[in-house]
Amino acid sequence: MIKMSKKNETVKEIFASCSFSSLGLHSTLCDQLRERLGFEAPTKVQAQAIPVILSGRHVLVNAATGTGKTVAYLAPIINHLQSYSPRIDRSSGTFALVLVPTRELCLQVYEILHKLLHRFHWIVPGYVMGGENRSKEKARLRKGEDFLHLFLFLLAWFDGSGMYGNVCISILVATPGRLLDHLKHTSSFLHTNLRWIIFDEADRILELGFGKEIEEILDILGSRNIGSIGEGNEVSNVKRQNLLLSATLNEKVNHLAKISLETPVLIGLDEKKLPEDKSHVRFGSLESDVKEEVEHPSTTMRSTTEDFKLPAQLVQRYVKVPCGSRLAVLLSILKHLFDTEVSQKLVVFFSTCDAVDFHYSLLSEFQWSPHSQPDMELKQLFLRCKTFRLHGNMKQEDRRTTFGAFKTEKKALLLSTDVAARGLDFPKVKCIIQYDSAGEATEYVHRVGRTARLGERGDSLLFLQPVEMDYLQDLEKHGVSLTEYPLLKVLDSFSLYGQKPRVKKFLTTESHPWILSLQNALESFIIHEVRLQSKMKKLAKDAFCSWVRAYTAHRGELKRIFTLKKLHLGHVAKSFALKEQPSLVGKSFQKQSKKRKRDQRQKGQSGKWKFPSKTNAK
Ligand SMILES: Nc1ncnc2c1ncn2[C@@H]1O[C@H](COP(=O)(O)OP(=O)(O)OP(=O)(O)O)[C@@H](O)[C@H]1O
Repeated sequence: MIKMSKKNETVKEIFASCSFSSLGLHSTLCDQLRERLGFEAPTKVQAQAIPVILSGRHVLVNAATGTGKTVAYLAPIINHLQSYSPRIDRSSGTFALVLVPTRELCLQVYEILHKLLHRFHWIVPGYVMGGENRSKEKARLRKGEDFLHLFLFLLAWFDGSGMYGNVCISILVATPGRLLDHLKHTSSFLHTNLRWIIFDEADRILELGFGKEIEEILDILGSRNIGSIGEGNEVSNVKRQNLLLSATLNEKVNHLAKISLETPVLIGLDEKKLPEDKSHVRFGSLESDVKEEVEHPSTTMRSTTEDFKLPAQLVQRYVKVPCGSRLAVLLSILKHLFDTEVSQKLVVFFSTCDAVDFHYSLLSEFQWSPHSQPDMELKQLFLRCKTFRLHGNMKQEDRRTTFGAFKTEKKALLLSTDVAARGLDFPKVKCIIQYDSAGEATEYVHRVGRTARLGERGDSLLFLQPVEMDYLQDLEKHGVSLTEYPLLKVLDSFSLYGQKPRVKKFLTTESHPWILSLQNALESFIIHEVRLQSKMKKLAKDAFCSWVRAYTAHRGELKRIFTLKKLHLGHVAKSFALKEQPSLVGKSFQKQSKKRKRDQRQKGQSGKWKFPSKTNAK
């Protein structure tokens, strides 16, 4: 009964008490929302945003993770496009551009779009993103997207209503780099009728160092409010409507808002977030650090110490773990969670690709049976669950497979870098573990936002070392408060060699018999695993080196909290199951340094607005 009323309360908090059709959406689109996506009623953010976007105003949306922002912008755009009379022509080119920070988010938005357009076959969805074949994309931009649409267009060809060869993508989802590439080099990419530009996860696009690309894109498309418009651009007469969305907004979004939005409506941003002196606002350029004064009060929010919007039903905890026991504690907590919950689905975030690879291989191979005596050979896989990994150094095909597979699994573990932190909607994720801290509070918010979506319950757990405890205060400043995870209670619940260890009161984590035995088993696994022929040792060493570099890359105030000098590198090595600290001047470390510099050069990165120089942190 209590459970029921709690659920009702959450439903009330998330959903609006109106229908999609009452917001002004066409009945066929409402049917699509219900039949294809299972959406009966709009969420609150959808109820607020849809009528405003339908009215043609520019909009800045700031709403918690998992509250339905995607459909909040897709539905009104589709509504407009389906209503055009005569129907939009296949040679009219692209009408809407959705810019997203990652490839997975690109695919996700495209999939939703695809479902919503099922009955509007003359509106063609499409995507372009890094990692895909450029020439195939060029063809898609010219001809349009998938087989269903192809089939319908061929039908149209046969009924004499149009030219298949001229079909273009009407709504295009893209990552910024690849979009800019096509804008510059794909002559058949027609955008003279472009009406909408949407920045989904706007702050992340800028954090990733795409500021310059975004300014260039706006210039080429002639969609910039202030400043010059680039030479030789096709500037259309179509009235533009731009939308910016994220659960977290920052200074850089201020600037993007100013150059791309005209007297926008703010959704989810209260007056408190506007500066007191509303007449003159300072902000920085997307690409340079130059400050300029511009009068444009309604698009600015105070950034650094605002409260973030987190799902109310999310239970946030931290666990304080000494460095040398981190790995054993992580494995113990994972075991506990998978043993106690049949349909457990969780995501663990790491700071680097190498760390993901190491932990993935370890969890896939590590055998240990705490029930049999150490000298007996009755070993079994320590963690019995499907494990996936996701990071930016993986092949695009593997990223796509993982993304699809983890979505459909009921019981599974995903090890990931921040590539999965933004916007991804994996159904039924129950818990998020931040094994390596995200650093920036915004990223903390987006990582935990992969659970507790749309009113569902969810847990999050942040690993902190004793020397990092001040980070909790940093999160507090943004209204994020965490309670402590009962680690010792969980460790006490394991039985070792057939019996529960007799645990003395006030025992520390690192001297707990369970942790000592597990740590021993992990270290011997790394050294003695003959079958894997030193693969594990290499993975551990590489992960150690990347981790150290990532740790030193924290910026600003966070540098004070995450200071390498405060750590014992021997203990850090233990957290990769290494008995000894690998050399930081060895080949692998130098190779990584070179790779990082090369990556930065390729991206033209330098200066303050760039992506943090975390090695391998994609
Ligand atoms: N009106 C609705 N009715 C039922 N489910 C919905 C509705 N709107 C969205 N959802 C579902 O809610 C989940 C979250 O939606 P979405 O991914 O758009 O959230 P978001 O606010 O963009 O999150 P994030 O900030 O993490 O990107 C998705 O699974 C989506 O299918």
